[in-house]
Amino acid sequence: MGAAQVADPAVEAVDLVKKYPAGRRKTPVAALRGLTFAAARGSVFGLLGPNGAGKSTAIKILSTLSAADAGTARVAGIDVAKRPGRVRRTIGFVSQKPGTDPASTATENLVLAGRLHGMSRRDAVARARELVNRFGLADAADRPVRTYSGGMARKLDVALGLTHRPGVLFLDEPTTGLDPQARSELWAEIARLADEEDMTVLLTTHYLEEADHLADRLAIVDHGTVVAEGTPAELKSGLRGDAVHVELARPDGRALAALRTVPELREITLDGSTVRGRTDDGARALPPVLAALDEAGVTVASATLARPSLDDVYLRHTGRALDSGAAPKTLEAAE
Ligand SMILES: Nc1ncnc2c1ncn2[C@@H]1O[C@H](COP(=O)(O)OP(=O)(O)OP(=O)(O)O)[C@@H](O)[C@H]1O
Repeated sequence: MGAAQVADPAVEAVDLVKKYPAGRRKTPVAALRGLTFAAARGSVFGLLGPNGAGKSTAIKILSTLSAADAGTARVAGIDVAKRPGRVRRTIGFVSQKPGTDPASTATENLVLAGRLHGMSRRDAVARARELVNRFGLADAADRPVRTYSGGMARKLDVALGLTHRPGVLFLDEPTTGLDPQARSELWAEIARLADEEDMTVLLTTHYLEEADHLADRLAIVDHGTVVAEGTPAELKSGLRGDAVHVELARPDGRALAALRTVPELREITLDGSTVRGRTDDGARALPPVLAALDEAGVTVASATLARPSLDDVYLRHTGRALDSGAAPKTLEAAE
C-alpha cells in the first residue's frame, strides 16, 4: 500500500524490507515486507499494530540502530543508510527499555546524556534543569531513579531523548505498563512537543486508544506492511454504519451460524465469547440479532451498538481483533 503524498516529510520509509535469521535450516523471519509511510513535519505519527508486526524493527531502521535489507529510509530528508551520523544528531530515540542508570539521579542521568551529546558541563546542567522542570520531576531530581514510580521513570526516559533538542523524536511504545493516570500525563506531554515545539513524533503503540488520542495520522502495520493509513477519523469513517458487539455468557460456537441468518448483519466474527458485526442501522438490527441468538439457545450477557472504533478498523484490515488484553477498552469511548 502506498503512503499518502506528504510534501517535505520529516520521516519517510519506502518499501523497507528486513529479514532476521531464524537459526540453521530455518526460513528467516520476514519482519518487514515493503513497509511504506511518510510523517509530516510537526505531526505525531503512529505505527499501530500487535506484537511482532514489525513496528520496533521499522523504528530501529529509521533511527540507524539497524540496517534494512532493501528500501530507503530518510529522516529530515537525510538517508539513514548513507549518513547515519547526521541522522543521529537530528533524532531522539526512546526505546521500550529504560535508558537510565537507576543508581544515579535524574539530574545526573540528564547531565551525562548532555555531555555525551557534546554539550559543555554548564549547558548540560542548564538543560537538565529545564527538562526536570518541564516533566514535573524537579522535586525528585536529586533522588536515585530506582526510587521513581513507573510513570516518573518513563518521563525521564522521554526527557533523555530530548536532551540535544532533536527535531524528530522516536518513541517505541511509550506508555506500555503505565497506569492510566501516568499514561494520560505522558500523552499530554507528547502532544505538547508536537504542538508547541514543532517536533515530529513517531510513536509505536498497540494501544488503540493511544493512537486515537495522540496521532495526527497513523499507519496500521500487520505482518511487516502497512495495511491502512490515514487520520484516525478518516480510518473510522471508511467503515459504514454501526458496530454491533455482543458479549455471550460463555463461548458458544452456535452463535456464528445463528447470526449468519440475520440479513441486516455483515462481517460477523466470533472471538472467544465476543461477537462483532456491522450493520447499516444498529437500532433495526439489534432485535433480530438477539432473537436469532435466543432461538439458537445462545445466552447473551450484553449487547451494545457503537460508532466504528479503531478496533473495528483494525479488524477490517487484518481480519483479527487487536489483542487488547493490556490495553484500555475503546468501545465505551467510541463516539
Ligand atoms: N533480533 C531479532 N532476531 C530474530 N527475529 C527478530 C529479531 N527482532 C525481531 N524479530 C522478529 O521480527 C518480527 C517483528 O518484530 P518487531 O519487534 O519489529 O515487532 P513489533 O511490532 O515491534 O512488536 P512488539 O510490539 O512486540 O515490539 C517478529 O516476528 C520478531 O519475532
